[in-house]
Amino acid sequence: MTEQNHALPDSADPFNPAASSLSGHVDGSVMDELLSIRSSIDNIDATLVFLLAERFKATQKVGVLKATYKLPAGDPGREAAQIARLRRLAEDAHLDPAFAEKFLNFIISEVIRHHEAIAEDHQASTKQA
Ligand SMILES: O=C(O)C(=O)C[C@]1(C(=O)O)C=C[C@@H](O)C=C1
Repeated sequence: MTEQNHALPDSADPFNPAASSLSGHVDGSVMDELLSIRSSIDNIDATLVFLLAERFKATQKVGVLKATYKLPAGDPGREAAQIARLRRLAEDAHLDPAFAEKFLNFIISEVIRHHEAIAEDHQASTKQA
């Protein structure tokens, strides 16, 4: 079996870090500086994707546990604690705490959607058995 390295770009969809609508419209040295900063942005974006993938792997396990023991998908008490903590961390990191809260809520709402789908599948399969 051939192992795919997901950290490498898919050859059918190569990423061009120099892709820009500004090419030819700005001074070469400005473009060089922009591309240099963008290379950090690209590394950060890749890291975010890997981190989110790991987080969703963990929440998938929570979803199975909750479905197995018929626990509710959402846990508002846990969410309130997470949001308060992330807001504090954001302030310390000079990130807008309102943005941090919105971002976490966005992720959690997706997690809850996954939990509900897992619970439905689980119910359907236990009814069949
Ligand atoms: O920890 C849980 O119980 C989860 O289901 C995970 C999670 C999260 O994504 O962090 C998602 C939904 C809950 O409302 C709280 C937290």
